[in-house]
Amino acid sequence: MSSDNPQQSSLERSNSLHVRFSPDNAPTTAPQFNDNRSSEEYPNFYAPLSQSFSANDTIASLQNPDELYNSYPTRTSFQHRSTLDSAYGIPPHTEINDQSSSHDAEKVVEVSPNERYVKLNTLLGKGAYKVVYKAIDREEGYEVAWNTMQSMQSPNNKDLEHEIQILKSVRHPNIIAFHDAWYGENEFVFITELMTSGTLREYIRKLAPLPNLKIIKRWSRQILKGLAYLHGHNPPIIHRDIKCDNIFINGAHGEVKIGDMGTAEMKLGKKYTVIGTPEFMAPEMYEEQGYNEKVDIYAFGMCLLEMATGEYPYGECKNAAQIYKKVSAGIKPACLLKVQNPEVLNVIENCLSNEDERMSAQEILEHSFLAVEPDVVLLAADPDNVHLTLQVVFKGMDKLSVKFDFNVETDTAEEVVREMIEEQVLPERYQHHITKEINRILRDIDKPTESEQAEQVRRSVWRRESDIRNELDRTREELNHATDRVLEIEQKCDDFESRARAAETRYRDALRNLRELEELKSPTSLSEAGLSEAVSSTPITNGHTQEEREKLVNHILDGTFVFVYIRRLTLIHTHTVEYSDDTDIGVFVADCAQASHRGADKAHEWARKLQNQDIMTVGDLRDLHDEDWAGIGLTVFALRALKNMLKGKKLAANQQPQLSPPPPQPAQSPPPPPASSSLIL
Ligand SMILES: Nc1ncnc2c1ncn2[C@@H]1O[C@H](COP(=O)(O)OP(=O)(O)OP(=O)(O)O)[C@@H](O)[C@H]1O
Repeated sequence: MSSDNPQQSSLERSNSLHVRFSPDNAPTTAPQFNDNRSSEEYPNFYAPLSQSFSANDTIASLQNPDELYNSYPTRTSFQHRSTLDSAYGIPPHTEINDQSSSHDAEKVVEVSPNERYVKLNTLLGKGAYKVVYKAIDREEGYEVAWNTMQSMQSPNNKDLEHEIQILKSVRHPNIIAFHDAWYGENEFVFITELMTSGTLREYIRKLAPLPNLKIIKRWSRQILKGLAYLHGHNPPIIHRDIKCDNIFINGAHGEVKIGDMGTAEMKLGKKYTVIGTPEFMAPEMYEEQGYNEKVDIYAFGMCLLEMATGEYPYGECKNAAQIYKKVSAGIKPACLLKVQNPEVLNVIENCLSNEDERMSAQEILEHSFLAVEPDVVLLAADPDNVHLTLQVVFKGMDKLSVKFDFNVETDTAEEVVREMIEEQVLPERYQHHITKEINRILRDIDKPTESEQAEQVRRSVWRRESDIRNELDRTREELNHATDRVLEIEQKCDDFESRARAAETRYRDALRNLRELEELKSPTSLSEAGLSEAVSSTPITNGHTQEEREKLVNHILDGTFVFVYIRRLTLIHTHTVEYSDDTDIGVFVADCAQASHRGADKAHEWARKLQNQDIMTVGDLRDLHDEDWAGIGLTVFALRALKNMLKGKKLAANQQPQLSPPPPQPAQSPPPPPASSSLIL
């Protein structure tokens, strides 16, 4: 029956024709069950796996597609469902998964022949062939799915038994586990793992408008991992009915598992069995040339198309015959044009290409759309971090995990990776990534520990501190040097200043002496005896020999120079006046300022600074230690002036002042004094 309702979305279209044909090598012997039942008890065991049509029947029927279409049950056909209900004895009001509406939902309605499994009155779903109930594994204590399939013929062959053994041995996280099987009362029963969140097809609808790319990738990886596992068997296991209805979800963990393994068959050479769902069947499945596991890849391509577009493939076709015609003519589903992502499109197109061009499940997993770059992990290292054991872990590719030794002193990441690629241990496309990861690990190993880092910080702080101290010392030295230079230059300034003052004084004295000499030459001036007396009464003549005195007097009589000389001594005397300790500091400073040609304001300033330091008298000043002077706050000049003044007293007290000879006099002046006159008097 076709879907005539144009409003019905393609996702809701579940009336796909489900065609199953019996294999040509139909089983002839009864199976051996692990529950010790005799195989004779289970006649017609294999029959329900097919509708007993030969491949030739199918092709012939497809010549008259409408007839064929109407002759097969559809999933949503109410009529079909009613038929199945009565065939399986399902109570008319039993609601699928609606446990709350039925008080009897958890009631045990049947027990397995080996009494391990009990079927509950909870219907999980119905397909074209199977009715599935919730059940409990009493041995393990967990819930399982109780699948029943109507069959009028008894299974009686060893091949089937073999197939069941293989189905039981299929153990993969992405394939629904097959636990047990038996035949009873015209039905074939098998127990499988229970999936709680429905099929992938239902889930796509829940994530409307479309599942995002991340989810599509996650689902695809899981489906392909399951297929890679099945196809990796020898001989490969072909599922033959991959479609979103047969892929189940565990919503809590996002697990995806391939179900409906009852139709799987070992690939023993090429098969000539047509079995599957038209929309998902590869062209070679319609042919009589046989097919291999690549039909599952074709079907996966259709699943990916459904995930990416939300549309059922060949939704534009009204029946299986139309689909068959399009597939045979190589016409792709219309919704393929709606695929936006180029990588998704690339994968789908490859899956729908000719059998020999299709990638394997493993190759699609490694396609850039799905590939997850491998991790490189450090498994072990010796205490010196020289000999390392590293491992490349390929996520999503269970088989590949490469462990290798690495010597930090002799190996480089580049060399080691290149070597492994040459030896085909690693795929070349990850060369750059793996090299980078190894180098990252090597850098991490070199990284100092926390205590080493703390030590490094401590050392760098110490180094910085030491640099600053050295800089400080250097600067202090420069400052001292500069200060010394200033003092030296000040000293020179003082010298020049005093020489200038002396010259000035000599100049004034010379003028005055000239005037006095003129007075002496007049009759009313001082008599020789009087002059002699004046000279001898001068303090500076004290202690001189008679000869020196006479010379001096002669010189005095001789003119200006002698007088200059006397005045000079008097001046020194004035400057070397002794200040008693109790002399007021103000008086001392005023003299000092005057002597150094500084004004009264300077004198006030110096005095204030001294008084601020509690230096009130000359005695206080004398008591100062050398280092205290610097703390007074006076300029170097002022300090020198004060010190000189104090030292001048000492000079006057302890030694005779040294006098330089007077400068040469002008031509009209008297002749220069005798050598003795330049001596210390
Ligand atoms: N393991 C399971 N856990 C939970 N529910 C299940 C399980 N297997 C099947 N079902 C439910 O039963 C319904 C019918 O199962 P299934 O599709 O496998 O039957 P079928 O007759 O093989 O159908 P078809 O061959 O058309 O896919 C599913 O749609 C699903 O709702």
